[in-house]
Amino acid sequence: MGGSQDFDTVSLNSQNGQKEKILVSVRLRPLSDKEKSRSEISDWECINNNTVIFKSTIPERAMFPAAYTFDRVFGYDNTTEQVYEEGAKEVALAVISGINSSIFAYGQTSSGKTYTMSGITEYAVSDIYDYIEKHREREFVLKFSAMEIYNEAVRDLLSADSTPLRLLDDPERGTVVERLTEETLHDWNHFQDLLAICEAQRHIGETSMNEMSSRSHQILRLTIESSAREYSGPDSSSSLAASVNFVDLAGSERASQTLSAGTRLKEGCHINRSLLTLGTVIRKLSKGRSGHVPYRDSKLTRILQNSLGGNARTAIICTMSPARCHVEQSRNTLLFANCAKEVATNAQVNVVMSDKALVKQLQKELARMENELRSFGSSTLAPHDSNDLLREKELQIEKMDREIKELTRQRDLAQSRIHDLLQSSPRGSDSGALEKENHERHYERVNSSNSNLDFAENDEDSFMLDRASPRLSISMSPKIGGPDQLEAAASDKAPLTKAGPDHDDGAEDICKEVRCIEIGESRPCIIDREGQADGKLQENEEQINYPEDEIVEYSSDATYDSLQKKIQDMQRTINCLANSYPVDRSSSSSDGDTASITSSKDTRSRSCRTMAVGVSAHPTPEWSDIGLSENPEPSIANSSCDFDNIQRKDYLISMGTSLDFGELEGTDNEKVVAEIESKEDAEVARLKQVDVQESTQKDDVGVIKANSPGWEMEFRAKKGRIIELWQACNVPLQHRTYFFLLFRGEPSDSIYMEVELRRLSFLMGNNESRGLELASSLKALNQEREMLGKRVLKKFRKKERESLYRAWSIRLDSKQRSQQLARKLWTDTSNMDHVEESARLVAQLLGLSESGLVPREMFGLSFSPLPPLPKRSFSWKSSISSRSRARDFTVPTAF
Ligand SMILES: Nc1ncnc2c1ncn2[C@@H]1O[C@H](COP(=O)(O)OP(=O)(O)OP(=O)(O)O)[C@@H](O)[C@H]1O
Repeated sequence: MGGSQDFDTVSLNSQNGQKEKILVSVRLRPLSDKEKSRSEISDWECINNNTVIFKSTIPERAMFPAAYTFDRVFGYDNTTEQVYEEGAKEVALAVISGINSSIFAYGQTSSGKTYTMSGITEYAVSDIYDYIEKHREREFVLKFSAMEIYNEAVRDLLSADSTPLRLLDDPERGTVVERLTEETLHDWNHFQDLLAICEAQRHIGETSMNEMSSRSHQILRLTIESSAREYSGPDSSSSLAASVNFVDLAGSERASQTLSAGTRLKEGCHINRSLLTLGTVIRKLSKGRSGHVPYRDSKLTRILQNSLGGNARTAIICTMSPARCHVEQSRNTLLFANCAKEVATNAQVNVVMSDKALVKQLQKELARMENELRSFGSSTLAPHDSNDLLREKELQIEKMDREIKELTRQRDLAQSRIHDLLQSSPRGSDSGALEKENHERHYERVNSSNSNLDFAENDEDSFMLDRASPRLSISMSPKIGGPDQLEAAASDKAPLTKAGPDHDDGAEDICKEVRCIEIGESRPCIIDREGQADGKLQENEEQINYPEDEIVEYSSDATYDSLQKKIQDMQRTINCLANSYPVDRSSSSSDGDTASITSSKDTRSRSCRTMAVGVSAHPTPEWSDIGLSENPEPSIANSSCDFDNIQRKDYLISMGTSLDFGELEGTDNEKVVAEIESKEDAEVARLKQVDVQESTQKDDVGVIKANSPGWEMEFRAKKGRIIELWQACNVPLQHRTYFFLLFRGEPSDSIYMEVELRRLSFLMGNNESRGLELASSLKALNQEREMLGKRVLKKFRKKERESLYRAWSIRLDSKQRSQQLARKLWTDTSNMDHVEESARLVAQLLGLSESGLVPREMFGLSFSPLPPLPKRSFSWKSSISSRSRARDFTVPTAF
């Protein structure tokens, strides 16, 4: 056993990591006795060690290839030992060197697969044992396992358990058969005992499956682990580990027959799956490794994946029968062998390293890579970086040199311009020098247009040279500061204005700019220089001193139409008063001469205008109307001189306000006022006449009435009557309060009480029906409002409604009770104390106090507690606001 060949040399010299093809051999067995008895003819003949020919002369076979060449061809007279030696030994014994290997027997049934593979397995194991015997310096561990694949079920042939074994995918070892028995071989005899077990197991299967032995695949696996001093040195603790598979495939004819006949479908399919997948894998691998190789399509190809084009050496022995009756199967076997011989494998030595060896090897690898890195860095990076860095620095130096030259040139230019400017400034109006500078500036701008610093230079030029620019004036003023420089700036304006239209604008701008600066700082200098602008400056200053809102209000009110209308109203009132009150003016005036009358007319124009505007346009007279007169500061003395007119005017205003004439049409207002005025004037004239007739010895009406014993009673009577008429005419309590508090029975009160009485009587007569109508409407409105309030209250929840109602009723109660009390007292003329108390109560409700009331003498000016008259027109606004606030306190008619 073992032959004469020195397989030590073969195994140790086996290729490692090199591509090699599957070793393919064909064995042609002799005709069996049974075939000879049927007079079978052999159509195949091995003409040499590598070629087998089909020698049949049958015409229909003429198209078949005549010769097939393989690695080795074994004929009738070749023994199994020869087949092993030449067709399997080298591959099988590679396992000793740590290389996986597989020996396949492929062929149709009864072609001699088992016959051949049994011999090869025994020869290989025998040789392995011989090798181990010869190499005692190495340690070997042999493990043996056996499995059978039938109907895609893997069965352990060394186990009595026939349960199919599962296939597991191991990242390092590939596909692993789970729970596969792996017997460690002790010696040759032990191996023989295990083979006997496998034979028995397979026979059990054959017996039970009724001549189906050829339909199963048998794999005997011998795994050898050995030390590997030859590869890693004497200090290494590494070992080699590899397996050799002896594969006896099922009959290949079954696949094609089952496929073609369609019988025994399930079994055939399973058989076909492994065989067909094997054929597909071999065919694909024979064409190269392009595309997907379906290793996983069958259990056989999964288990033998490494042996089929992977990390293994492979030998395939294709067995064939020479009988003519098997010619088709033989031909298919040869076709398969032709494909298999093209399949390349990539066998490697499988070194199993210990942890210590692994660390040592990794350290060596790391040191090697570090050395490579250092050598690469020192040889490539340093010169490249230094050259680039040097070039970059040189470029920077060149750029900086250019910038230094440019900056030096600009510095010299700026210094020259500053020098020229300082020399030309005292000359003031030296237009020639300035024009020269402008030309220079233009020339320099053109010359420096290509400079990288154009913007900075131009900007600097603007600052240093552009005297026509307003910016220069503003910028230079605070810098120059002194009067000399200001004069120079002002004097420079003359030549600049001659430079052209553009410069005209610049001159205008410089005037504005300088003016704005000088208004707050050195105004006398500019006023002296710009005499024509002096007046404008003063006007501007006046406008600046006025508040902006005042100006807006003035301009908005002083439209042409409104002013025209006011002038017409004023003129109409002047005419009216001039014709209607000659007696009144003469009686109230202290001197009574024409000059006084004329003066009164002049002064009255303002009052009449105010009255007309106040009655017709504004329910409450605005102080702005008064303030719009020519003199914005009306004095108390002036008002006193025109007291009668003012008194009458404002009284009418108050009545107009109180009677809500503003609610009537404008034309109606004017008519009513005109009627009131005419009736009033007539009544005053009549009273004067009566007084003159009845009291020839009396100096004036007031004294006579004051001295009269019946005056006090008459005063009380008139006051009661007036109160009744106030109530009837629904005159606001504010008016009543002022009237009541200011008139206390003095003689001069008589005429005004009479006027009040006549006025109220007239109003009663003319507006009684309208007043009643308004009162009725007002009452209805109040009732409606009350109803609406109740409806609103109903919408609230009960609790909220009650809370709100309580707050509302409390507030209403206090106010309404006060109002009702005041109204009752006002109407109770039998008790003047009650009336007086009521007046004070109303004054309290209105927020008035006696100290806030205007003096009695000022009664004619207003019935409202006016603030002091504005001293300046800009205070109109605040005056109006105070007035509006006072007006807001006017008690509504519903009160
Ligand atoms: N080279 C050979 N020389 C002499 N006899 C052989 C040879 N090859 C095979 N035989 C004989 O042929 C018969 C069939 O052989 P074998 O059982 O090995 O075929 P097989 O291919 O394994 O068939 P199956 O696929 O059915 O298992 C056996 O009796 C065997 O002894």
